[in-house]
Amino acid sequence: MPPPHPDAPEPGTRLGPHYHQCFGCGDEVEGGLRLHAEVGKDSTILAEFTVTEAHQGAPGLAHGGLLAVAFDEALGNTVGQMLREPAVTGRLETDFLRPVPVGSTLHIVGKLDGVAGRKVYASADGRLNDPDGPLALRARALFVLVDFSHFTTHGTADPRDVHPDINP
Ligand SMILES: CCCCCCCCCCCCCCCC(=O)SCCNC(=O)CCNC(=O)[C@H](O)C(C)(C)COP(=O)(O)OP(=O)(O)OC[C@H]1O[C@@H](n2cnc3c(N)ncnc32)[C@H](O)[C@@H]1OP(=O)(O)O
Repeated sequence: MPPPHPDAPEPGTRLGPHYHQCFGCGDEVEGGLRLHAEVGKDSTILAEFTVTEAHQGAPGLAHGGLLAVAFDEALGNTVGQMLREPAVTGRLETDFLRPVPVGSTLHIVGKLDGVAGRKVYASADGRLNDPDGPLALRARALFVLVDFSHFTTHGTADPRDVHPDINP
C-alpha cells in the first residue's frame, strides 16, 4: 500500500468533477453518471451514483458497461487524488455479482493496492443503496502514470481543462 501524496486531500473532502464534460463525473453531460466522490478514511475514495433510465441495458436494470464506467471513474479518482499524478486506465476488470436496478444508488469504495514504477494497481467494491448494503460489483484496475502531455498530444485539452489544480 503506497502512502498518499503529502498534498492528497483530507478525509471528508468533497471532490468536484475533474472535468465538466466527463461522462463519469461531469455536471454538463446529459445522461452522464454524475458520480459524486469524497475522500474516505485510510486513503480511500467513496463514490456514489444513482442509476437512471438513461443507464439501462435491460428494462429496469443498469447496463454493465455503464457500471464499469462508474468504477473506472472512482478508481481513476482514487489513483489521481491519492498520488496527485495524472494516470490513465490500462486495464479494468469488473465482476458483476448482482443486478443493479434503475433508481438504486451504487456506493463505491476505491483503494490503492500498489505501485510498481509507472503502474498503479487499485480496486473497488460497489454496494447497493447503502455503504453497508449488498455487494453488487467488484473491480480491479491497472492505471499507468502519464505526463500531462498525454492529454494535450492525444486529446484536445488545454492542461487546465484536465483538473483545476493543473497549471501549464
Ligand atoms: C494533480 C494531479 C491529479 C489530480 C486529481 C485528478 C483526478 C482525476 C480523476 C480522473 C478520473 C478519470 C477516470 C477515467 C480514466 C480513463 O478512462 S483514461 C482513458 C482510457 N485509457 C486510455 O485511453 C489509455 C490508452 N493507452 C495508452 O495511452 C497507453 O497504452 C498507456 C496506458 C499510456 C501505456 O503506454 P506507454 O506510456 O507507452 O507505457 P508502456 O511502456 O506501454 O506501459 C507502461 C507499463 O504499463 C504496462 N501496461 C500498459 N498497459 C497495460 C495493460 N493494458 N495491461 C497490463 N499492463 C499494461 C506495461 O506492460 C508497462 O509495464 P512495465 O514494462 O513498466 O513493467
